[in-house]
Amino acid sequence: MATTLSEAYRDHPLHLHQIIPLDFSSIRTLPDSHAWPHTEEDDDDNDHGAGSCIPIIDLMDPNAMELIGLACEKWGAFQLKNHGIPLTVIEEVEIEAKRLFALPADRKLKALRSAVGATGYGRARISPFFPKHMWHEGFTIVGSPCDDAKKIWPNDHPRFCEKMENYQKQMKVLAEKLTHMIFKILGIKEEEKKWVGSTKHSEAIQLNSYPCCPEPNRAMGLAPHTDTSLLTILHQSQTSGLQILKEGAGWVPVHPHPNTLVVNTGDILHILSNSRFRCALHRVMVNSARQRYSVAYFYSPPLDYVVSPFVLDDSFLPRFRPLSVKDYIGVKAKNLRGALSLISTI
Ligand SMILES: C=C1C[C@]23C[C@@]1(O)CC[C@H]2[C@@]12CCC[C@@](C)(C(=O)O1)[C@H]2[C@@H]3C(=O)O
Ligand SMILES: O=C(O)CCC(=O)C(=O)O
Ligand SMILES: [Fe+2]
Repeated sequence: MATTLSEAYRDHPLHLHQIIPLDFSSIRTLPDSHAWPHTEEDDDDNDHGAGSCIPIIDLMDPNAMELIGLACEKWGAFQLKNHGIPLTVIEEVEIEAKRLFALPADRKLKALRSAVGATGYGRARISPFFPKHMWHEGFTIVGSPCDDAKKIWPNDHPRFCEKMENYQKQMKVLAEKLTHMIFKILGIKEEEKKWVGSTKHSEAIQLNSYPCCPEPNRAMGLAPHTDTSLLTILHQSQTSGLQILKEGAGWVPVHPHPNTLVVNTGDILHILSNSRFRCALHRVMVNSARQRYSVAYFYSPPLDYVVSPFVLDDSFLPRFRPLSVKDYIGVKAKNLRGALSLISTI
């Protein structure tokens, strides 16, 4: 039985050409391999003001829990201020991400994710499901970042490791706080949430870079996806690009606000809540003027945890069949967009 995310992904190898990113520093025109077909919904101006934006919630607000519940039901996402993570911790991680992605391609490729690996430098794991390549490079951390960082900076990796490990520690605390609130909203019993706050959870950090693009309207930063996690906490640099699909409203931008983190619910919370909470389909658009960065922290139950909708009363009808986190990762590795339907009972 796999006990770590790395082991879970080992069973689902990718081909190396699905992992190696383009050397964006040398490209002046958009290659056909990176030109995405244009859709009509891309033309819509979905920036209609506050009413169509994901809510900004103050964690110190006495009504924060209720507001989080409403946001998860309506959007599957919200922006969080007064989250308790020191600004310096976030700034330092952004500096390290910029330092990493600014390196020449041959240095970054020293830490290329292997075909059976979960960690390291490379294209997004979802890449094989799309006919075109994304204008994106990523660095995935599962467990300690040091082995991969050492390959890139043989003598100068401790700074990167320290900043990432500190970020991971702080994010875990925030994720636990949010999970407790969310489980309270869902009326979840004590024995079902014992893993929260223990060391048994699964977690990963994804550093994302979206280089300036010569033809941003024909490119895609990160293709539409939902996160597999229970919840994801995202720091985005002060450059727009993230969009969330909202029924009836199309792709809605999530503009960055200073000192604010984006929180989105993932597939696992969607299942546990029996579809009460949305899992937001999201994507990232690129631009020609500014390189964009983001840092995503994914928080999930342990890999052997059986994910099944929380039973609330005798008349409760579960919409999903129970399966372990590891098995759900397996289902999604084979069928990205259809995974939730494949485990649906209705
Ligand atoms: C824990 C994880 C979620 C993730 C797969 C991973 O092991 C680490 C990378 C994560 C990421 C980041 C970019 C988008 C995404 C869909 C992908 O391709 O890799 C997510 C994965 C996910 O949520 O399934
Ligand atoms: O870059 C972003 O804003 C989003 C990144 C993302 O969706 C992810 O890492 O899963
Ligand atoms: Fe995501």
